[in-house]
Amino acid sequence: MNIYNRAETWYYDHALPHLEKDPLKKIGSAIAITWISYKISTKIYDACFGPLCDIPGPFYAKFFAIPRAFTDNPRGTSYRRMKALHDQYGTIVKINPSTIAISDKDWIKEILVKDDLPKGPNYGFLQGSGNQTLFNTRDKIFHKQRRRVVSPAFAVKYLNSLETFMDSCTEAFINRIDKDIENTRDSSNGFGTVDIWMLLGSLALDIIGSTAFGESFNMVESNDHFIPVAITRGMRFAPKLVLYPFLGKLVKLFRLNRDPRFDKFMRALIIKRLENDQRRDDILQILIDTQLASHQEDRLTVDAIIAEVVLFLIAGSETTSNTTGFALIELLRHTEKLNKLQEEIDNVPMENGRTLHTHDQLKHLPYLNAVINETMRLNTIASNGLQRITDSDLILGGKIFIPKNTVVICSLNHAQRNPSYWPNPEEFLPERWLDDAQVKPCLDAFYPFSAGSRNCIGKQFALQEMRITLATLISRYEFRAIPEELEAAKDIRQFITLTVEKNSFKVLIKQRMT
Ligand code: HEM
Repeated sequence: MNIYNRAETWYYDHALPHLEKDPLKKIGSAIAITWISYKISTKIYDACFGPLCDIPGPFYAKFFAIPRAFTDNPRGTSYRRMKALHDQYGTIVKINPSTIAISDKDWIKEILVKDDLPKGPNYGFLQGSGNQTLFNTRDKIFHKQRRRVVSPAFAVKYLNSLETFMDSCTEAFINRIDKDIENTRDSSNGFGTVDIWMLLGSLALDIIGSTAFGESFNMVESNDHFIPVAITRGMRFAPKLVLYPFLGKLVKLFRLNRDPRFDKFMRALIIKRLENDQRRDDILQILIDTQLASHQEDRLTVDAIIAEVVLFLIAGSETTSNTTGFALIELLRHTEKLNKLQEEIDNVPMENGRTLHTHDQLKHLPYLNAVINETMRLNTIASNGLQRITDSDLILGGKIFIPKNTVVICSLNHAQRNPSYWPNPEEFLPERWLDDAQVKPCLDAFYPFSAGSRNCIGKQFALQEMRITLATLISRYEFRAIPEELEAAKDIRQFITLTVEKNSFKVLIKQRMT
């Protein structure tokens, strides 16, 4: 007798006699019990014989999903659980009946690059306000078209013209650090105390302001421009949209995340540029210039321009500043590597009349790039993994059947710490990236900017900014770690991006004697 027949017999023997004799109620109850029995039996069937039944994972994952609100406790720590699951079950793990996580380098490449699967349902939740953007769209055709239109703003050649904006923001950043040193200087040793995490965040916002919003927000100086303040408030809300998708509908209903001042500001800016024909070689200009495109579908509306620049602010600020912050933290934990980097940068003479190195001088410095790569390997900004969904049945690695509509999470954090790919994976070893390294870095297991059609459009922008910022800090200042701050920085959380839990990291700092 199968499970359905048993449930039915039990129902007629035990439950039915106690119910009222109303025939309609009887029919309703019978339908309900049939439906429940069907659901339970298909769950059991799928768990035991379904296409994903052989994929290892915790027992409960065969039957149901534990809501993220429970697994992400304390908040921002679910990436640790994901890593622990991989450590226990291997490079493929069943997370719930229709979700798997993979960390095998070849499988990740297959999903992101070869099969180029569409983004998973979490990205849909991020469209809370109804705006599809380059980042959150799940529609391949929309994405291809939008990416083609926006790409010129991030072309390597165009980035040269953005360097002057980055430089002037970096100068303001240095002035602020000098002021903070002055105000907090300990007369016995000359060191001042600076919250470098917070200032790096402000610098990154100013750089995006200057390149994508037409002017710096001056966050480094005043820290109170309404645009980044409103958007960072929205960002704090965004992870909740993934945890509690119904909130997305509320946001849509009440348009909670749109500050009216914001639309006014952006529209005025765009109209001023259009009417006065005032050009400025920045990202915003490239988006505005799409108005001149011959094909209607290549012209971005004002709403679309606003949505994309807001996206750049979200995707391009904390990602970059936190990575630079993590690099500094790693270097302060390994001061011999800090000294080595300082020596490399000191050997690059400043060009006449300049106070900052040019990006051309920095972009090929082996140790600087090695420090950045190693930082991103250990502190990958998408530590929770990248979510995709199968749009047809596929055979992963030529041997594992994955049915259509399976959510696949590419676990970058595990791939980038897997001892089969990286000797001494938990150690910060920039040396592994140098030409003379005995074991070459496993580039196929390194995805800090993702890969495939949905890779990071801002990769070169971010690298340029990080090289300039890190080289400037290391060549100008002497650093000393504050032990309690280093200890606190071990608590790393994944919200929209990876961050230290306190969102602050203070260092002792003074100008170098050169
Ligand atoms: C260290 C800094 C950065 C890191 C590690 C990083 C990482 C990533 C990753 C992993 C993705 C793929 C996300 C996914 O598939 O869910 C992505 C996408 C994206 N990033 Fe970045 N990012 C950085 C900086 C930037 C900057 C500076 C910008 C813009 C100014 C930017 C704009 C974007 C955009 C627009 C996308 C979506 C691209 C698409 O789907 O076509 N990112 N980034």
